[in-house]
Amino acid sequence: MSTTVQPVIKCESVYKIFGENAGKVLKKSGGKVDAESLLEAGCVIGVNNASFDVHKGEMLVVMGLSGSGKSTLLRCISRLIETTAGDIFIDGEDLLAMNEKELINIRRNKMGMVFQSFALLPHKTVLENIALPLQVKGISTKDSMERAMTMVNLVELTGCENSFPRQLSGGQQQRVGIARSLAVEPDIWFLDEPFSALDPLIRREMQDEFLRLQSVLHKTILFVTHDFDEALRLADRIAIMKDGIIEQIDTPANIVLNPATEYIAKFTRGVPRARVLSCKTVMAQYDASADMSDIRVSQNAIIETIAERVLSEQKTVAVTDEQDEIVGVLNSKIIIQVLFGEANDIPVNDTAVSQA
Ligand SMILES: Nc1ncnc2c1ncn2[C@@H]1O[C@H](COP(=O)(O)OP(=O)(O)OP(=O)(O)O)[C@@H](O)[C@H]1O
Repeated sequence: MSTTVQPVIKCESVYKIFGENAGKVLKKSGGKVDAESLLEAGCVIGVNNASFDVHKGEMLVVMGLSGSGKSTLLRCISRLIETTAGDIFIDGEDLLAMNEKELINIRRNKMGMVFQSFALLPHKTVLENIALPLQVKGISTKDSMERAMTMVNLVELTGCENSFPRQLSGGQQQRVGIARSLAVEPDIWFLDEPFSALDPLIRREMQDEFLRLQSVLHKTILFVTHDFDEALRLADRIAIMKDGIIEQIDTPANIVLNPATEYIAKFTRGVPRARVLSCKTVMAQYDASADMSDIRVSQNAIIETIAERVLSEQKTVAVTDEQDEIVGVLNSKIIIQVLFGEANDIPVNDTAVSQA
């Protein structure tokens, strides 16, 4: 279905090579660049032949170790840097053909950005920081302050609106950063390691908060992280990068069940399948005559979060869709297979995995 819908972001053979002769070197290579020959030419590869789409309301997490090219890819797509070759389309419009005025316009109205460093102005209050991008757009002080207050409530910082950044914890400061980037109601949200500066507990809290926001806002998101666990928790799909190349792009479940390369398998080894498989991917067919439990679980719930409830039930548990219709069932046997069985024992519904 998604193949016929125009993607919000489309990248086609995007290259970013740093260095004076980047264009020439790429042309000579016919698109098949390798790090060694680049180095000889005094160049460094940032992004190497990236092609992918991001659809409306989807969260694509770009994951990779330091220097793998994540930030460079994000900067190409927000056109903070110029690509060496390739095409990028935003809602079907050719991003690389846009002039300065069109770029400012698209950045102000369509794109929101959040960085690791929070980048708040220290002498302005929370409310003033959040209102700033609205005032840059020419919205009156009164209206922008009102809208900023709505954002303060949205990110659950009510009561902190008149505080200065230094009076807030790291997690609270990043909430301000998030609120500020959301104030202009961007369609596309770029987040570059937004939680990396936070300690692990706060980081997890912020991930939950972020998932809550996304379940309400349905933004199209490009989220950069070097943390595989964070990618698994947040992503609809993950793009794993190495040396500028996207090694695999797929749902968390498919990446864990079918790592495309040995490099990716190193990340996925040891990841419990119950953490990535949803009810939809392992449920069995519903039989109306079966003796059913009163418990119902959502088809999108991750097995880890519902395992105990199903295991404590004698009867079969119904799996429901968004309309609360029964679409399948789970029982202790299936849950035990997911938790303790061999990979091949799990009756994974393939279509559900690839569309998860
Ligand atoms: N302005 C630049 N000039 C030259 N090389 C650069 C520049 N920016 C990035 N690079 C190189 O491009 C490669 C990819 O860098 P990038 O910052 O995109 O990686 P990353 O995956 O985001 O890493 P990190 O997690 O450390 O931020 C690295 O080898 C880096 O040294």
